[in-house]
Amino acid sequence: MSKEVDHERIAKAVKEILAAIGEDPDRDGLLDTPKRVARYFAEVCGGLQEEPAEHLNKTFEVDHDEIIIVRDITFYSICEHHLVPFFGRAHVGYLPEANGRITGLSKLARLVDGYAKRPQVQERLTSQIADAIEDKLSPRGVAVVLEAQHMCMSMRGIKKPGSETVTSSMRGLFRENASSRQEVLQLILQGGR
Ligand SMILES: Nc1nc2c(ncn2[C@@H]2O[C@H](COP(=O)(O)OP(=O)(O)OP(=O)(O)O)[C@@H](O)[C@H]2O)c(=O)[nH]1
Ligand SMILES: [Zn+2]
Repeated sequence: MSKEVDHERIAKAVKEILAAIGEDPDRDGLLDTPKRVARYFAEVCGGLQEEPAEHLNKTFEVDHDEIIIVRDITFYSICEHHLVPFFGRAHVGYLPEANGRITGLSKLARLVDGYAKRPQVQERLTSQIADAIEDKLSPRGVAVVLEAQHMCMSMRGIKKPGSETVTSSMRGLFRENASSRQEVLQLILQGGR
């Protein structure tokens, strides 16, 4: 577990950045900005203060040994290269162990949020979600797909708004068995649309 977010330190750095870009950090509109930005970072990087996998500690038994998917979990993260947002939808599915344990649906969304709220790359975010489900629930298969837009590719740099990056992490049966993978991907990407 990381230590507390140091608001004072962030505020000092933000004041420096404002001065460095040629702004006057002491003008009225910017006076409270360093503190606001500190609160903003504490919020969007709040996932560093928790162990997201622990959301899956609470499980229960239900007689269901078919695929469970939560689709279109909205997430916001910041890319670790530019500290600029990337955001999109996460689709999380797993095939429970026969007579195994399942988790509350909201916990899958909490898991996504916990790993998204920290400096990330989309690939790591995807695999951390899959690894946590594999570790905590020991399911027969895990499938995680993320579709995201990176603002570092739209508002700056190469400037390609609208491009989407799709990443996936497959574990267990969904990795090993092509028809199982196809089934889960079909449910994730096309089902209901
Ligand atoms: N694989 C991956 N790359 C990312 C992600 N977020 C940002 N990037 C990329 O990280 C790279 C950093 O490249 P650098 O050449 O070090 O930085 P840069 O000069 O700012 O690169 P440009 O974005 O091309 O202007 C860029 O290609 C970004 O598109 C991510 O989640 N996954
Ligand atoms: Zn970036």
